[in-house]
Amino acid sequence: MKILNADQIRALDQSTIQNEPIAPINLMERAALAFVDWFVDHFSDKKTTKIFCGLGNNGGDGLAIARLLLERDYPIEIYVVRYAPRESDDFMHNHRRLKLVTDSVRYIESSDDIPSIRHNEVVIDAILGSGLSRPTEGIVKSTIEAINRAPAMVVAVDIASGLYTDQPNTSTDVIIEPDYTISFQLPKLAFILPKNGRYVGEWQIVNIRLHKRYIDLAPTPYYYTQARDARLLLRKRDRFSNKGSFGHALLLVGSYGKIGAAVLSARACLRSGVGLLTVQVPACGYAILQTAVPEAMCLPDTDEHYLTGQSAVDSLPPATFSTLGIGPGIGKNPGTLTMLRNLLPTLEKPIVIDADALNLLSEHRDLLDKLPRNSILTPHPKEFERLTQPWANDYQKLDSLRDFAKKYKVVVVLKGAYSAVATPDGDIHFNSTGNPGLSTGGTGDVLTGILTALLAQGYDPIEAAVLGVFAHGLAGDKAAEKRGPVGMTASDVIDALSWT
Ligand SMILES: NC(=O)C1=CN([C@@H]2O[C@H](COP(=O)(O)OP(=O)(O)OC[C@H]3O[C@@H](n4cnc5c(N)ncnc54)[C@H](OP(=O)(O)O)[C@@H]3O)[C@@H](O)[C@H]2O)[C@@H](O)CC1
Ligand SMILES: Nc1ncnc2c1ncn2[C@@H]1O[C@H](COP(=O)(O)OP(=O)(O)O)[C@@H](O)[C@H]1O
Ligand SMILES: [K+]
Repeated sequence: MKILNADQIRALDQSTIQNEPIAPINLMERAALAFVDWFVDHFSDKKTTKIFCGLGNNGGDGLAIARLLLERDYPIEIYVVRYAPRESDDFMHNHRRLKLVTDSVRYIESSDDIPSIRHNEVVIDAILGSGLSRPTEGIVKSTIEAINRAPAMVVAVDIASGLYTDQPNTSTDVIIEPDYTISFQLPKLAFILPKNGRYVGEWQIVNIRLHKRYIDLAPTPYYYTQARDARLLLRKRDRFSNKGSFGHALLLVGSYGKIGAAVLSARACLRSGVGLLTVQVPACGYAILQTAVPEAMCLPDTDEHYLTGQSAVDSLPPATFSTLGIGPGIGKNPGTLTMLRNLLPTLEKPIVIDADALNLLSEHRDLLDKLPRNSILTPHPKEFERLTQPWANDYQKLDSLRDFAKKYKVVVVLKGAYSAVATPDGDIHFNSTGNPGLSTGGTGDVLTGILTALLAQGYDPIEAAVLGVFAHGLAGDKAAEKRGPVGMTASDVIDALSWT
């Protein structure tokens, strides 16, 4: 699914009006109906609902929502925040329609007009939408502050008032802090950026049948991966396949005290369809790995505690494997750095690089130029900051992510809620699955195993990253269903992996 910017959303609106064709007021009615359908489902107990409307089309939506909820016998109070002398045409149209069914529209022109809001009430925020062009001030700001102070549930129409759709807010901006945001047709970039969490709440998209062809043709670097996108990437297995058909992966993982990372990545790799798996661990990990992961072959390193790349038994040269995954639990021992230095120039196929392998790259930046093209790097934000530089806001972070992927011709998975997969072409795919239960040690090692398995099976690196991150988050969601986000562990995520 695409993510479009505010200008494109406006153009999409116009394109729908012209091409369907549909009158603007009817499109607004459709949006209001879609909102109301969601609202009556979630707030069926018909609590007193205060609707705050601005003077643009978001306010117009609010007035239409008010009328539709009155028709459904909701106890509604309507407030129009009069911050400017002019209203939009569709606001005025809906204002006239509303006046036919109720006299009780109230106007907020000064702080004295702002009503008190009680805890057992619901607030609908329709003050400002995607047309926000400057920080809120004056009576708009005071109304938002009053709503944020109130103990009631708050539902934002399309986007919280005061939050920009596709550009950074400043720390002093006053913005609605909703419990829910119900948005039209497509997600907005603002919804998936960490700093905006409190200005979005739980969000959901409702379909209002905007012009599909415009969406299909609209250029954008931003995508949102949903189940149907991931399903298209998943390959079927040939009836006559054998284990040689699905690649032979090598994982270079673990150090003394962190052999668990090796076990987790190996188990996840096997649960993600790899044909054969060899795991190279420091000698201290040999018995552990052979016991915990009997399906994998194990190469003990000559070093007892760290990986040096010297195997204690006969082994294939790394370049002969379908792919490699390197990093989980390896530490930053000088011998491990030498291994990485010797290894990278010998490789031609994309590999997966995680954890301390990434930290070694940031400390020895010459190695970045030696990365096999289209390799997948999986930093969490701190690791990515070490590879680049601190960012002033989430939008700068995305620019930095895109620049890095382009410059080094790699795929970068910036992990976190809505993990972002940046491609060497400059696109960014945000993931829709996953939950805070994944914020626990070892889940990153699981992801490395998954991605290594997908590369070994011959998936294109961008597809492997998008699909692997989706499957990892989905397994996290299934683990959370069973154990709750608090009780789940990285091992539960592996157990919940499924590829159907
Ligand atoms: N797109 C779609 O597909 C559909 C969209 N729909 C709905 O339309 C909404 C977008 O409507 P919209 O363009 O009228 O924007 P909205 O935010 O209501 O008002 C803009 C006005 O506010 C003003 N203004 C700006 N910032 C301000 C501030 N800080 N403080 C005070 N004023 C400020 C701004 O002034 P200006 O920038 O022109 O000076 C302008 O006059 C969208 O969110 C959705 O709800 C659906 O109905 C149908 C399908
Ligand atoms: N709040 C969250 N929502 C969704 N996914 C999350 C959340 N927190 C963490 N994750 C996921 O969990 C994994 C954590 O990886 P990482 O930070 O490398 O952990 P570790 O090194 O302990 O294994 C990443 O895939 C990340 O996207
Ligand atoms: K709003």
